[in-house]
Amino acid sequence: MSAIIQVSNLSKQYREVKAVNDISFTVNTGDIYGFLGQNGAGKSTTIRMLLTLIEPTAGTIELFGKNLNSHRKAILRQIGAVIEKPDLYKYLTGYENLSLFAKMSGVAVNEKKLNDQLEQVGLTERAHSKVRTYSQGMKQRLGIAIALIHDPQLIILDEPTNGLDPQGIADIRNLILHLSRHQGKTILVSSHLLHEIELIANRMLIIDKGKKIMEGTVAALVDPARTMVHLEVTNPQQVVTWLQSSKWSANLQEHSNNVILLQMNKPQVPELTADLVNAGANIMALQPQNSLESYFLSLTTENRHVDTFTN
Ligand SMILES: Nc1ncnc2c1ncn2[C@@H]1O[C@H](COP(=O)(O)OP(=O)(O)OP(=O)(O)O)[C@@H](O)[C@H]1O
Repeated sequence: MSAIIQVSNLSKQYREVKAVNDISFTVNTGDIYGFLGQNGAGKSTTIRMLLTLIEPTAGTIELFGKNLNSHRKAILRQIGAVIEKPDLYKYLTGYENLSLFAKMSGVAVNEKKLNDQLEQVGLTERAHSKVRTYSQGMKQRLGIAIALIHDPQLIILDEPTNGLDPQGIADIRNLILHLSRHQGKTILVSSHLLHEIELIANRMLIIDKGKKIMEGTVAALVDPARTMVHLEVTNPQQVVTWLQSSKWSANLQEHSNNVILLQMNKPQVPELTADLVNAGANIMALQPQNSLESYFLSLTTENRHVDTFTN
């Protein structure tokens, strides 16, 4: 398993706004990597930096094991991206659009390749209809077909289901899964909906107000037997130091000023509580969060930042 995207300490400052604040993450070959955050969290800014559309203020990006700055052209050739509503020629057909974009990007395609590509995104039946008659979901899928025409290894999709109806959302979801399972593509997909990411991704990163909140396998993060304990204490420094040297160190996720997050199996919570009391923690609140949904909501509705432990 090798890293396709390796982002280290990436930041982007727009005048007074720190849109991305010191985030690091790794996307491995074959991942469907979910990039989750509320509106304004910094997802698009990060994606734009990955595509060299904007320059980072700090940090490094490696793609396919190479530094993005020094190998820009070669790297971008291996990426297909849809980051806004695709800019399509609405008086041309889907087939004609695809053919035109292939020519513009210098990709040699024949009729079979174009038809295969349209079939892959489920547009065979409407291939020769004008794009102005397409639904939003069909336009989005045509945009993905265009992004795939040069057979990239890595696909980056920024909020691909935004503004789609439930059927359109399901179509995109199935397409992403198909591209991963049957074409072996590595996919980075952003969304503000936890549910969407949960359904397709194997790993995910949650960001909020530019900061990394957590990263992990979706299976571990959404496992119903697991819980995220939200602990508030008046002596956080002492408690964090103790936790780091205790048997709970591997359970530590993050801490902010006086809030500490620990992930564990639900039956372990009473034992943790007893250990904390014995260790002198002044507990204000200890709340096991039931699902990642409530955890995600609690994180993103609170106006706070957290640091991430690596464990
Ligand atoms: N060009 C810009 N100039 C100034 N501030 C910007 C610019 N682009 C983005 N921002 C700010 O940076 C922050 C992150 O924005 P970003 O678009 O990356 O978030 P996002 O997670 O993609 O959310 P959304 O889905 O709403 O686009 C926001 O506060 C946004 O207002």
